[in-house]
Amino acid sequence: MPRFAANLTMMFNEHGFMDRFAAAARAGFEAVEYLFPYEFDPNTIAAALQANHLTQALFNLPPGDWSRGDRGLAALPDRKAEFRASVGTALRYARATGVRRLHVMSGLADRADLRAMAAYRASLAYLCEAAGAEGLQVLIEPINGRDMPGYFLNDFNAAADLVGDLGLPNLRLQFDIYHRQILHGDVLTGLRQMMPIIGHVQIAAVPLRHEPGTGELADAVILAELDRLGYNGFVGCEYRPAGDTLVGLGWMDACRKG
Ligand SMILES: O=C(O)[C@@H](O)C(=O)CO
Ligand SMILES: [Mg+2]
Repeated sequence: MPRFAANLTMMFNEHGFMDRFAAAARAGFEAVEYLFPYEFDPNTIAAALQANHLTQALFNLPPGDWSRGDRGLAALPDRKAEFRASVGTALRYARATGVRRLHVMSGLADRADLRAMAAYRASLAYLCEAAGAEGLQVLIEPINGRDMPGYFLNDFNAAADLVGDLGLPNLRLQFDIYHRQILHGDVLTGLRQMMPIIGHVQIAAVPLRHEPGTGELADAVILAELDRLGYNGFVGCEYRPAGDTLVGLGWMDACRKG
């Protein structure tokens, strides 16, 4: 059974963000992830991690102005300066929290737009160099267009081709099982083919994005396959609990029993 990281953006919403660290630790998690830490001081986050003996598994670079519709900056040719500044910000939080992996969101753009693709490739090269100098991996995650209409990186095969084509030593794929199932299905084949370039995995039931084991996929089989494939990273529990977070955690025991 893989090790799990609680996604504090989606889980433990019964508490304010800074109290979710302790809630996750009390529930038995050894690691956490979330989308963005930037509303809080990096040292405050570091202290919460330390006090609760938690590993920071992952977070995202600043995405631009989320409330105005930004969903990342990397593929936006006219936002290059902002993107580069966001790299500096993310690295500051990475140093404080000890995270080893950063997810960079592409933004909303057409993948057939040559300017957007050139900007994306250049952004990834810039980020990978800066992150690589500090020993960090950079992750790109295909996201389905139902949840995020117009998202640039909306195809797992295109993402895998790009990772291969760019050949950047610290660039990896973030394999979110929920997005994979909605975009392509064929989850086990995808994991088997892409495992050499996978840097992080996330899980949620499809289609409602609730607890694993409550949707159309055999999540216990998928988790067992991750073990069989030798995946030794964290699996991010990036789901919205159907009700109370703690009550919903029974899915883990159910998966353990197979
Ligand atoms: O799957 C997701 O939605 C996240 O992993 C993310 O980083 C963007 O929302
Ligand atoms: Mg995800």
